[in-house]
Amino acid sequence: MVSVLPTNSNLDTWRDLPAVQQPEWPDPGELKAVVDELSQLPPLVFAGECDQLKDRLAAVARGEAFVLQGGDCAETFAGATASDVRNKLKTLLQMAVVLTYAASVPVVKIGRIAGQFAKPRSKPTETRDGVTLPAYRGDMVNGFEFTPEARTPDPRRLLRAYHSAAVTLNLARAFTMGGYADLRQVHAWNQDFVAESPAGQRYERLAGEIDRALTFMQACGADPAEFHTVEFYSSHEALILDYDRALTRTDSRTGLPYDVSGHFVWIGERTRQLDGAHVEFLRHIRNPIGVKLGPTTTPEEALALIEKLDPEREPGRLTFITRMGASRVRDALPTLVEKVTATGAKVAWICDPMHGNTFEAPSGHKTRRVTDVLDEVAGFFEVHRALGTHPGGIHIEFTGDDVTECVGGGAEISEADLHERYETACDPRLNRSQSLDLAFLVAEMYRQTH
Ligand SMILES: O=C[C@H](O)[C@H](O)COP(=O)(O)O
Ligand SMILES: C=C(OP(=O)(O)O)C(=O)O
Repeated sequence: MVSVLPTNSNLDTWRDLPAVQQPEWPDPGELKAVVDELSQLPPLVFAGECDQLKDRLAAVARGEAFVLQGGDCAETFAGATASDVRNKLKTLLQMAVVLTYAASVPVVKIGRIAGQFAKPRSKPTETRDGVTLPAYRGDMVNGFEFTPEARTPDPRRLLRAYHSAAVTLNLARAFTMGGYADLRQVHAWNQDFVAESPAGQRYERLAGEIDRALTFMQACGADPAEFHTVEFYSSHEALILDYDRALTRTDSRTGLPYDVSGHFVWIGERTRQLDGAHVEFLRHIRNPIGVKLGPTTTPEEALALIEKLDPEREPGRLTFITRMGASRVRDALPTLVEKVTATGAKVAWICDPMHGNTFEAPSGHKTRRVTDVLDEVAGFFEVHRALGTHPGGIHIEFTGDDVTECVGGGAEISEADLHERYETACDPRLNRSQSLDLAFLVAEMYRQTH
């Protein structure tokens, strides 16, 4: 069990440091009331589950497992429905099955889910037709609609984010533990539009092989529990510090603090300043944590991040999520990996092939080319193969729906098609068949390196 932490612990030292990307809440009194209420609410995850994930990530850092982390760019309150959550899980399960079967590697499944409600932005404001309003920062902060009312940060949204996360995680736990994720369902996950896509058809053949293998094993008397449920973890960017701090509790087993709003939390590329509030806050919680590293990261910064965030070199504690861009990964990543490895630090390396590859289409839609996404992953594998280090996983933005947000892939979505089903609240996501394409490719790359 976890209990509420005292307010004077070192969990509040971040308050004296610069915290970038925080909303300008109009009424500090209302923020305080919300934070007080959040501080009394039950945890969404248990500290023991976070420790279990840390063990799994330690296996990744040792080269024995692979992470599949993904979900929405920005979750919305409206998206906390059974069908949305089920479609995202289906995508994750299908990808995980492809990776586990085709690459023969244990896959650690982490959703960008049940907390991914806040976004860092390049600019604090947005201007349309001469009207300037605060930028949309995610449903946890303000509304997407371009009106002064919607765009004004509203702290009550922190509470809605907590409740939406609770509903979403409850559903995800039910789906993954209650029979839906049973390997016997491997065909059932491949229904609707995806079944017709080339990736869906390839998946169907693989599912047939899995089915035959399961029947054989059952006939031999083997039917392990692992075939019936799935270990699934939640994650989000720990961006709005008032939210993550309010949901930090003392673990009664150990007396140590955990951010119980998600199993894994990460620091973004825009908030990883060594002397900034985000690094300071995450340094004091005991969850497994990640840091995004973009192409301008120096080896000295990476080493200083390790020193601050993982001084004990605890296995599974720290994951570096690199997001270099397809054109930079082959020149920017090697020195980082080399220098970090030389210190003996055992971090897990994960590739985010989305955030370094965004561009604006002539129609004004933010988009990404599937070919760039695949190329960045290929570069990531090449670098690790050359250095003899472990390509530990991928971190992607996807949806279970048939959206048209990224160009290319099996269905060959063109820039002119983007408007058809462009539904993201922030950055463009892979749709389900594009995600499956990626899983097959990653499985092939993994096989070649192992
Ligand atoms: O998802 C990541 C960031 O929030 C996003 O890339 C920032 O986008 P912007 O440049 O439109 O603000
Ligand atoms: C903002 C994100 O990424 P990055 O910090 O790498 O830009 C994100 O993953 O949502």
